[in-house]
Amino acid sequence: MLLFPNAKINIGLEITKKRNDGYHDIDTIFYPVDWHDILEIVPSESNATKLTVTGNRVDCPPEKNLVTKAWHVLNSHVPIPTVNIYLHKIIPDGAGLGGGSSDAAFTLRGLNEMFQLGLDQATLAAYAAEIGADCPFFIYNKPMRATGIGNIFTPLPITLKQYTVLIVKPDVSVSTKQAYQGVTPSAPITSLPEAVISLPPIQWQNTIVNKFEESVFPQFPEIKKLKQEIYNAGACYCAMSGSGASVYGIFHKDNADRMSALLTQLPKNYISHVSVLQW
Ligand SMILES: C[C@](O)(CO)[C@H](O)COP(=O)(O)OP(=O)(O)OC[C@H]1O[C@@H](n2ccc(N)nc2=O)[C@H](O)[C@@H]1O
Ligand SMILES: Nc1ncnc2c1ncn2[C@@H]1O[C@H](COP(=O)(O)OP(=O)(O)OP(=O)(O)O)[C@@H](O)[C@H]1O
Repeated sequence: MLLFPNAKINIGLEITKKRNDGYHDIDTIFYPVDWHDILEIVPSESNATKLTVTGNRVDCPPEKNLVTKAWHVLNSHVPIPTVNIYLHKIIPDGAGLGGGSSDAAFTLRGLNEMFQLGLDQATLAAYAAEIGADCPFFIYNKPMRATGIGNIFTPLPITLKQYTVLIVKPDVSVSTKQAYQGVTPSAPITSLPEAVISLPPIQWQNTIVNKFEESVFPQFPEIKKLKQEIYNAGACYCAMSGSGASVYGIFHKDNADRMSALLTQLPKNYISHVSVLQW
């Protein structure tokens, strides 16, 4: 079975409360983008007891890979056969794009289908929440407002199909945990879903904010500089995604040539991707 776990960007990210469990309540919009990893799941030939995970590049050992965790979480609820997993990483990690979380969520979806478990999305999302805060979104994988730790969803009737999204990851990685530790939670000034639904991206700049920027930018000025460069290249709206380090810019399709000019000026060790949106 071949699957293509996609990335996400966060449109707005409010951090509203520090919870007793050490996590934070957030208010954000998850938006799927077409930057994909490649994930293959193959049933083990024999009744092998060992799950195998191989692939091109993950900076952690197979047993710590989130796809391994996904198999174990599912198996703890519904005993399933072992499989061989091949993961080809394309989505940069430490980027705020949910790459590892998406791989894990797609592993749950693939195993559910492969072994005809008949688990519904709500059940898979509950299992995904045991893997990480960003995982449940990828079970639904459509534009969603998320609150709680990022696992309480409300579908959002917005489309950005008439835009192109440029995503750039500078050559730095941001620790999600440290980024949260650097933020003072606060109540949002405006309603994020209302602003996103009622205003076009060109009017989002001072209204729709990623609160991580105020704690991450001072530590990583290259991310702040990149955001300004993407605005200078004509983006309607630009922000860091998640806890960083990637920055995305939403461009009218008629501004694509200015975006291309920017791409030629970026440092060679920056990773960029132009995403045509499905929603
Ligand atoms: C920043 C976002 O990417 C926005 O979508 C997510 O909130 C983070 O999701 P994630 O990377 O899957 O996070 P996890 O791997 O579950 O958690 C990593 C660490 O981030 C912190 N964390 C994460 C999510 C959350 N709502 N509050 C937190 O305080 C916790 O210290 C946690 O130990
Ligand atoms: N399948 C995977 N893909 C990428 N990283 C993985 C994977 N499994 C485990 N990891 C580990 O998790 C770390 C975080 O990965 P990644 O940043 O992709 O997670 P994420 O929470 O899904 O995304 P982000 O926090 O960037 O939004 C990586 O640095 C790596 O050590």
